[in-house]
Amino acid sequence: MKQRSYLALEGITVEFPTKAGRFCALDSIDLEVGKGEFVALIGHSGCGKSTLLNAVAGLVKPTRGAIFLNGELVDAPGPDRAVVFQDHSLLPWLTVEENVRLAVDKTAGGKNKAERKDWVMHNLELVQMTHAAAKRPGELSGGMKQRAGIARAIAMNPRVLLMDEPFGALDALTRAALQDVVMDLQARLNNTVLMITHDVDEAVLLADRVVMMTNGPAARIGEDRPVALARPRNRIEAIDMPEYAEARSAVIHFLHERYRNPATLAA
Ligand SMILES: Nc1ncnc2c1ncn2[C@@H]1O[C@H](COP(=O)(O)OP(=O)(O)OP(=O)(O)O)[C@@H](O)[C@H]1O
Repeated sequence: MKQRSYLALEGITVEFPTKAGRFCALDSIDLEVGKGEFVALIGHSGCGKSTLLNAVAGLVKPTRGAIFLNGELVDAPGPDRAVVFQDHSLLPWLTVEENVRLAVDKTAGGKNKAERKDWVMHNLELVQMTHAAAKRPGELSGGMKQRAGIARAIAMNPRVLLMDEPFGALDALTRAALQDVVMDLQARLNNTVLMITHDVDEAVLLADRVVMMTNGPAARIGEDRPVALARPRNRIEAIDMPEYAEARSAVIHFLHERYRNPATLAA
């Protein structure tokens, strides 16, 4: 029997029906992610990153191919795959604690009431949000909402954490602070992560591998590059490492030379 990676995407093709006929977004994507590996997915706007992530989340059904997680076929959404979206998607009428608690109640079979509360607070502590546990989303800054969204996702103890441009709407300094939170979480929890980003530095700083997608339609994986930086990582130390510079340079050449942004090609 074939030995599969923890998360295995095999020949994923996604076609969407449109008025003009079938639109092929992804063409035969193979991707393997090991347990505890952090993979960043990068590519120009519209290439199909969200479609790929949504297929892993079970929200988009591949036209061809299959996805396996821990040896099991993925064909519907499930709590073993928690998603952090760019838009935090917290319920506005619940406090931060209640938002996280809701996810915990869905997944924490066997834990009693006190244990669930402890687990919620523990996860809020991991993202430094215990002080805001009683606030509602409307009372939080963008960065705090994303912290709460991350706490909610990791509190589900998912097999894989899926992040779709989680910091895309944040200013540069808040974004850096959230990247530090994610690096800290990765050092402590060693989650299996698939994260979409448009930011080359973010991809190199956070990921063990940067997977670069070609421009669509019929996007494929153009290059899959390991980032050989030891963990735990520190942004100041990392930027002076040759491994950082090499990975960054490879991604920039890919995005701005080999597969230039289709929106600027006509210019
Ligand atoms: N439901 C759909 N029906 C038809 N076409 C779709 C559908 N969803 C996505 N597409 C198309 O598939 C392609 C990939 O879209 P997708 O949102 O995955 O790209 P992306 O790389 O995540 O983009 P961005 O970086 O701008 O978020 C695009 O051309 C998009 O227009």
